[in-house]
Amino acid sequence: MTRRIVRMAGDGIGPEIMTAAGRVLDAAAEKFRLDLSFQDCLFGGVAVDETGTPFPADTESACKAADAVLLGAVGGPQYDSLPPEQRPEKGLLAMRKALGVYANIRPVRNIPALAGRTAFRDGHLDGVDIVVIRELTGGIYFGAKDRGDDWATDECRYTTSEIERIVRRAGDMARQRKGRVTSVDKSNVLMTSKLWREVTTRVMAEEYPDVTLDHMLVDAMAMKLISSPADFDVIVTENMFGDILTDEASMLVGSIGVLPSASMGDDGPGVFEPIHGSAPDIAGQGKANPIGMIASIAMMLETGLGEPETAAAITAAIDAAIEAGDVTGDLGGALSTDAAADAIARRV
Ligand SMILES: NC(=O)c1ccc[n+]([C@@H]2O[C@H](COP(=O)([O-])OP(=O)(O)OC[C@H]3O[C@@H](n4cnc5c(N)ncnc54)[C@H](O)[C@@H]3O)[C@@H](O)[C@H]2O)c1
Ligand SMILES: CC(C)[C@H](C(=O)O)[C@@H](O)C(=O)O
Ligand SMILES: [Mg+2]
Repeated sequence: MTRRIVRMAGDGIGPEIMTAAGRVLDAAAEKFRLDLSFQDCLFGGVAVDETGTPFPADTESACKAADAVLLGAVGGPQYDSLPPEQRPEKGLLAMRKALGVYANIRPVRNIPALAGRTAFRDGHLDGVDIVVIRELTGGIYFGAKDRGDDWATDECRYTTSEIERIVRRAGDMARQRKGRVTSVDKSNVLMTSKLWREVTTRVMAEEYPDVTLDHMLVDAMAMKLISSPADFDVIVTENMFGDILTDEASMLVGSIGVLPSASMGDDGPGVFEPIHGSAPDIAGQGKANPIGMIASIAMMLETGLGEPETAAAITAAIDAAIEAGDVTGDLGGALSTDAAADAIARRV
């Protein structure tokens, strides 16, 4: 059976990492005899340039008909002054909403060969293995926005059912791991966080009594993630906190260029993308690390397409290339984006 994959390379380094990572997927598909078809779709700033809108209707229908969606990154300074509705980032949010991918899964695991590249002392990162489950289709990103001459508002709204379903994702994930969930909120100030904590406590007690639940305020979490990162297993949190904490968590690994993500709904295709952005400061220079994109492909194979063996082979190839120092400059290596991807492709 042919699996249909929509590729949206996007802007900045997006096309560079998508092309390079594609060669790893080609190598893996050949070795494991996967039958994949690809459709490249316009998305983000490049879609604004060509069609006037960041998430064209054709792209939306292609995504909905696909088995999985691969995304590079969108955005760039040339689009920053566009009206809000036309910004590439608006297209990203519209795409997540249209596909109903409310659970953004962002794994962060210590890679021993990279520990020396981080800002942490020897041994501090031993045992770090975290999965952040970020709520992706609600909260302040999607609330009403308004602007007057000398004021602006962004509404933050969560419903009980939005919180219940993401907490269940965290509970399910913890059961496959060390059985611990840390829920992050700001319930000492925000009404949405009070609801978040109430609902999380109830769902976990009623449905996941075997999983240990802790609550932590987001400011303390920002600190603990650095001071004691090995203490965490599954972290579940709202949209904006999850965005910020995962960029922070990338420093536990060594570069934001290595962290992947999977965005899943209850049905329909998942969206697989690195957590970083379009990196305009290095775009077009062959410097971008392709590992976040390649690891997102591994997540697609495992979580989206049910091919765990192929996913494991790609993950092992990433680890081997890192171990050998066959990496880009952000990880202390000397390879270009293409060469770093090829170093992984030949190890699959
Ligand atoms: N999912 C997405 O498409 C997404 C995510 C984040 C930001 N953005 C957009 O990207 C644009 C740039 O945002 P930003 O600069 O704040 O964040 P960014 O993640 O693009 O870059 C932050 C820093 O990390 C570096 N970096 C990022 N990815 C890298 C990689 N693969 N290899 C090596 N270094 C890498 C960049 O060079 C930069 O110094 C903005 O328009 C933003 O809205 C898009
Ligand atoms: C570009 C932006 C809208 C996006 C987000 O905040 O979700 C990005 O930072 C991410 O992490 O995917
Ligand atoms: Mg982000």
